[in-house]
Amino acid sequence: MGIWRRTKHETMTNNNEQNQQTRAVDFPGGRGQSRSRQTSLDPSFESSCRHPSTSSDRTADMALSGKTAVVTGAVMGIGRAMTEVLLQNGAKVALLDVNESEGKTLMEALEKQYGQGRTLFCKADVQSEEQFKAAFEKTTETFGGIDILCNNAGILNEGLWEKTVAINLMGVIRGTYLAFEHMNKLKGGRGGVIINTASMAGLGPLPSCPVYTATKHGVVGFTRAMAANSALSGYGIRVNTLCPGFVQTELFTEIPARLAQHSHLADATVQLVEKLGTITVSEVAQHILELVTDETKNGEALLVTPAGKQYITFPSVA
Ligand SMILES: NC(=O)C1=CN([C@@H]2O[C@H](COP(=O)(O)OP(=O)(O)OC[C@H]3O[C@@H](n4cnc5c(N)ncnc54)[C@H](O)[C@@H]3O)[C@@H](O)[C@H]2O)C=CC1
Ligand SMILES: CCCCC/C=C\C=C\C(=O)C/C=C\C/C=C\CCCC(=O)O
Repeated sequence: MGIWRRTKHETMTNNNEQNQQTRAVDFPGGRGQSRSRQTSLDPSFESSCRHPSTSSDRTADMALSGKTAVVTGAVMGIGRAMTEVLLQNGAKVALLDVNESEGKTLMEALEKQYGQGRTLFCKADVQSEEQFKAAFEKTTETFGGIDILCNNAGILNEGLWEKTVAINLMGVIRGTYLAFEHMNKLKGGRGGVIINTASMAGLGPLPSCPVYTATKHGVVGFTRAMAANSALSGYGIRVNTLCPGFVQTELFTEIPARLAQHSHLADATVQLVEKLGTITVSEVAQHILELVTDETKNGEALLVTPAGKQYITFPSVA
């Protein structure tokens, strides 16, 4: 069964726009509508950040030249592919992850590929306010500000359900609030855009993973509320969510253990994966570019599946 295979170290190089359809769809049953800051760091954290001393000017005319992005869960899977898309389009990228050894190795490889001074690795657990905050401050100190945040770090483990909530939902809330402090135009920031990685499970149920489903529904709701909040408040910050279907990453390993008390639904989950199909990390990651660069996109939930991409419309409750 192909879906059980490991895809660690998959290389992401495909940044070409694919021939995919975009359409607005009703969901579910609704109608269409579609500073910089200098602060001293905790020395113990400083030692967890690695960045080069020189910079490259190869990016002058690219869509994201002059922009700085932060990506959480950047070392593997979708986050790593997002990092490459951002680099390919001229941004500088701070990679935040708990995996320090692979993070440093990846940063060295990216510096060789995309030029010196384009990346920064910070060991940071999105469950830790202190580590997350220090990583933002180090990024601002290094690159002069933050324009883009990809809240992407996530786990799938129904046994560790409190940790799943802490990372998948609380980590996204924490990152978003920190980014608002840095980007808010009313507080001296230069505005920006936040992309929260939810899931197709943020739009409909994945029966074997009720807590995971809850966290992703939470990410979609939080994103839409913060987008409206920011627009009403004049903060100059857009917030969107990306909702991928099944993507071949580490989450596809050790499935029965991840399902815990729901492991009797493993076969049904496999059948669902076979029915819906899978996409690659680069097929998902390319879609952040539109959400980042299109100033009209705020509060969007973009579903990406083997069938293409769809901007979701929700029932109007007002
Ligand atoms: N793989 C899939 O089928 C889908 C995944 N997603 C979501 O995409 C996001 C990325 O998932 P994948 O790339 O598949 O996972 P992955 O397991 O391949 O990569 C996750 C990365 O996040 C890091 N990470 C884990 N916990 C962390 C923490 N507390 N703080 C900082 N970094 C942490 C890991 O070290 C790893 O580098 C997640 O939010 C996941 O829920 C959404 C839809 C489908
Ligand atoms: C432990 C399950 C392992 C297999 C899946 C691994 C990762 C999945 C990550 C997701 O975020 C799930 C992505 C897509 C499916 C979500 C919902 C399906 C809804 C189907 C429907 O509407 O009928």
